Amino acid sequence: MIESKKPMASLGDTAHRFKQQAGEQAASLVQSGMVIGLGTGSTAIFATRRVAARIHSGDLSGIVAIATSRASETAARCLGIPMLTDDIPREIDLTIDGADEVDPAMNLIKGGGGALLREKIVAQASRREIIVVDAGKLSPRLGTHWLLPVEVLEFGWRSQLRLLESLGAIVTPRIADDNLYRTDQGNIILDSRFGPIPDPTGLAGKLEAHAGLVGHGLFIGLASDVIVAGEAGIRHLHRGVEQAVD
Ligand SMILES: O=C[C@H](O)[C@H](O)[C@H](O)COP(=O)(O)O
Repeated sequence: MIESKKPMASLGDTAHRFKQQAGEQAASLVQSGMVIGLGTGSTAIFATRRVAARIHSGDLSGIVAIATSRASETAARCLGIPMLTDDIPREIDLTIDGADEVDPAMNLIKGGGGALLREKIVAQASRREIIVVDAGKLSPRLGTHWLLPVEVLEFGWRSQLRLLESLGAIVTPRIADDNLYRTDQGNIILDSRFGPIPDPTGLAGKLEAHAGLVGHGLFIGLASDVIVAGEAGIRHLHRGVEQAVD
């Protein structure tokens, strides 16, 4: 079990250092010949950079990667990581991704950066989904600190907004540059404040039952590993079991 230690706000500037530590620790788990998934966000990028450095130093060979967003793909290509395009030809050995909130059962809220749908596709195709976070992301219950992003088609999007409200959320359409934010798929994000979610699995099921609701940021049972860095050092849990960290 991972226990919440500190609220996100109290981490301040040190969060950046912890993100780096978590991301780089995860990159050490990549082995030559692997197909890897590259996550999205300010924590996963540290893993991507370290993987690129290991490739260029000759420490890793035969790596091919798939990105969880256009932004990650651009970054990885710039770093010289060999990339797959839009297909996942076989099971992904290992994916390293960030999260916005992690509960004690290693369930997650993701999608603060809008990449939730591709991230979930890649996570579901991965043998290992390694989540890298600073300690401020730990939460006793999903929804305590973070909004739940819900990706919806533009067609009929207000009906999805009403559905979310009927489930108890305060809903705000995400805005970018004074317009509705668009995901990599051209869809809309409805940021939904549920507060602490008593039954994330039940809520996920209700959301998935609705046409037009393309994805949501609840990642239930998808993380095989969580690597968390904080004042107490780096911890690594693999399927709930504490692992040694170098
Ligand atoms: O859509 C974005 C992703 O789910 C990110 O992995 C998540 O928001 C965490 O991002 P960061 O590491 O920048 O806090």
